[in-house]
Amino acid sequence: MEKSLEKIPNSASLLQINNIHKTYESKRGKVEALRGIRFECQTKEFTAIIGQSGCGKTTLLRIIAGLELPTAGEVEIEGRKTSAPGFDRAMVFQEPRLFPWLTVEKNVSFGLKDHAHLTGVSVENILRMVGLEHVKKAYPHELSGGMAQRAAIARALAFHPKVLLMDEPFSALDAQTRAKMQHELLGIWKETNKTILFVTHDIGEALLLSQKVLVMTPAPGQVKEIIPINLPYPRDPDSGELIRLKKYLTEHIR
Ligand SMILES: Nc1ncnc2c1ncn2[C@@H]1O[C@H](COP(=O)(O)OP(=O)(O)OP(=O)(O)O)[C@@H](O)[C@H]1O
Repeated sequence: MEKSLEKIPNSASLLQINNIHKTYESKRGKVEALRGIRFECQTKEFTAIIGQSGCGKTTLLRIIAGLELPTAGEVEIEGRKTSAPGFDRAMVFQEPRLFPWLTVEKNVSFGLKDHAHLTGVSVENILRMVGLEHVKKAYPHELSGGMAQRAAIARALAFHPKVLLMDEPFSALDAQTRAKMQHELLGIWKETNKTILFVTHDIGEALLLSQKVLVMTPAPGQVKEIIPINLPYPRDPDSGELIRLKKYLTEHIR
């Protein structure tokens, strides 16, 4: 397997993670969550991040989103350092986090009114893309789990971010809905050309979706290995190559 840990940052890359460290100070004392994380993502690249529970995946995504500050290191987008949330990054969480008092349409367009160029046709297009046009007037409690998560994805896309950060977005869904959403996400990715960073516990999901899999070590999280997945889409989970990679990663993640 190819190791890319020492890869020299490429000026053409969209996202660069430069030697990120994170230590939390809590009543329990210091918790070192991340140690020296380095990697980069190219424009339109789909990267999956896997690792054991507690290895710092969510912390890493929150730092990239600007929701958390690193103890050391930097996040760069198109060569510019960033340490606060911005419209160039959008996050999708495990649970949809919709406003219960707003319709699907209003949830998706929430906060867009100061960005007139993004409203109107754009929201209609996004709702069509995620397959929610028919329920745009519905409220979150009227949606299935899959629909609610589609609405969360639509809301993330509404600001046209450069990077879509997804933290186990399908893990609360049943297996059938999850498989459907994985397929649909690939369609959305193809249509929008977003750069996607996708955290998952599920090695199979990482292999079906991503162009490279970043494997983290157990805590404190470090980059153990970055594995390119150079296979065409749609991928067959039962193909020999995917089964071989799954076996390798299952052994490797321990
Ligand atoms: N706000 C916080 N204060 C103190 N410690 C924290 C905080 N957030 C996370 N941690 C600790 O940092 C470490 C990494 O947590 P994190 O949630 O990033 O891991 P994870 O890989 O996403 O876990 P999981 O796969 O279980 O969701 C854990 O030891 C966790 O307890």
